[in-house]
Amino acid sequence: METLSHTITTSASPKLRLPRNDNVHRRLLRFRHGFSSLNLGTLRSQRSTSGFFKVECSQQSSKNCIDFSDPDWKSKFQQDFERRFNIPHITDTFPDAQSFPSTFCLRMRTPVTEDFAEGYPSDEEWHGYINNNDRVLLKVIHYSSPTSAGAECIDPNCTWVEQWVHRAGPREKIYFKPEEVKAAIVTCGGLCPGLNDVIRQIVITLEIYGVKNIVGIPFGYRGFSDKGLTEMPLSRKVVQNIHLSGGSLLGVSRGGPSVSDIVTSMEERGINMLFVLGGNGTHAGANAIHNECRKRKLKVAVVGVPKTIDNDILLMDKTFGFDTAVEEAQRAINSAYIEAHSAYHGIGVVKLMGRSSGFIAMQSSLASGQVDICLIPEVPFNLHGPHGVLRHLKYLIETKGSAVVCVAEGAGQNLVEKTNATDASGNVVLGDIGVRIQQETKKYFKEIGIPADVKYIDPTYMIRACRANASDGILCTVLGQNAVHGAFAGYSGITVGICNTHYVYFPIPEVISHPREVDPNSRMWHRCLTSTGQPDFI
Ligand SMILES: Nc1ncnc2c1ncn2[C@@H]1O[C@H](COP(=O)(O)OP(=O)(O)O)[C@@H](O)[C@H]1O
Ligand SMILES: O=P(O)(O)OC[C@H]1O[C@](O)(COP(=O)(O)O)[C@@H](O)[C@@H]1O
Ligand SMILES: [Mg+2]
Repeated sequence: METLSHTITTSASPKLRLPRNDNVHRRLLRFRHGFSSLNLGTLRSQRSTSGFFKVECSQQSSKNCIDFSDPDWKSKFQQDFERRFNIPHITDTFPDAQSFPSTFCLRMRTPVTEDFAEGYPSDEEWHGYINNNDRVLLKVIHYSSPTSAGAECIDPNCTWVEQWVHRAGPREKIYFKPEEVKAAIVTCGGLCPGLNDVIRQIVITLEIYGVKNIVGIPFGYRGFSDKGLTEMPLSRKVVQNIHLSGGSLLGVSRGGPSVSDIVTSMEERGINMLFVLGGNGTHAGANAIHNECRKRKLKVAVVGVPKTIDNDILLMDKTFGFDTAVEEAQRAINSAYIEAHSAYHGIGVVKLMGRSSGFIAMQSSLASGQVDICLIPEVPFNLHGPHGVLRHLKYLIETKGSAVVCVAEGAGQNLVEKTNATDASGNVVLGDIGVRIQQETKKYFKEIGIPADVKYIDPTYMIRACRANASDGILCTVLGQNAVHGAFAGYSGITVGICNTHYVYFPIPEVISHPREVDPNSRMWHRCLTSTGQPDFI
């Protein structure tokens, strides 16, 4: 019996821990089967040799089981989907919470006096609010067969099932009085182009609502506990030009205090709106903070903005900073190409970031058109042997005279020595696959008696530290503004994202149950293979 293992957990426990190394098994299975079923719900489909599907429930949430022989399975699935993608609201904990007409307005009149103290008067007629019942379609392709490339199917027949998620944007009613808000912004994890753009937009939008008490928490979650780190007052004036440089105005860090200590610190500081910029680890923390606030009956809105150049957050078109990373990587790849092309039997090796997801390596290879071999964590490969990477390099040197390899940092971890170390956040410290490829390539060509000039480029931190490009600048702007709209609308435990070019709110657990990965059966990976012309290396 073959298992198509695509189980995800939607539990929102305060101790939500990411299954950091669980992906390898799933990845290998998916690669072998060449079939991608939908990463939704907690259903685990098993295909018997007779071709019939039966359904098992995962241990975490048996209520999510779906029996496809039930004629009503589709509507039950949709109900369950609606429940899972419901976005938590302040009124869940405070049913009597009062709402107020929004102080955010799109049409404003320039005041006739110099006195802006009360803000700009609004045009009462039209504000351009979002209706709370507006929805965005999560999946837009109707696959008619599970064997269709990249198919994401719920049932064996790949039945079309509409899946709607909540549209982001300003609402008519708000659940916080701006004068009673103390808003805090924190940036966690590694750097990512666009962090300053998002900080800037959050501050600007908060001010438009009328919030005056806005602070930055320095150096990630640590800023909540480390003595000597004081919060930074923020205003439009302070953030006006911060998007012109990379990094984070507030600083970042990994590790830090417990969730309970963070919430205690928030209570002491009187923070009732928290904007959390970070990746899957940060979001697990944000969701735990949200749950702890509910437990303590605190009227607090916790809203995430997904940050990761790895692009490894589920369900969204892309995360901010990813486009910039791909663009910046072009310079490294081009340098590797020129070095390789100008040398006698030149081989350029470029390592790009991507802990468990090869999106940067794949997209950068596609964009450059100069890469002969792209290696990503999702697709296993051998270095040695008749189908190994080195044999193909020999072929490239013999036929083209030079070659460029682009490798994601998380690729081929079975080929490097395990460090068994973790960083302060619990992320596994990876072995250096780039150095390994460089060394093995040099050794191989020496052994076979063919001269080869191998150059290794590691531009990873240069890529991460640069400022956002125009496209990411726009994405950051929309996400930052929508984060504030979500908080004022009374939502908490949510994150913002772009979904089929529209902007949405997701409940946090749905986007971080595991890191998003490149599907080796997707059209995009196939396009990359077509472009590089590389064979299978297994
Ligand atoms: N499962 C978790 N629960 C609570 N906090 C977490 C969790 N995982 C990571 N964190 C915290 O989130 C912050 C950033 O996590 P990290 O994994 O380094 O970066 P990223 O958010 O970019 O994935 C760290 O301060 C870390 O302590
Ligand atoms: O050197 P650091 O800060 O640990 O960062 C390395 C990691 O940061 C990343 O760029 C992004 O990771 P996060 O999303 O966890 O911040 C990874 O690609 C990379 O493995
Ligand atoms: Mg992470």
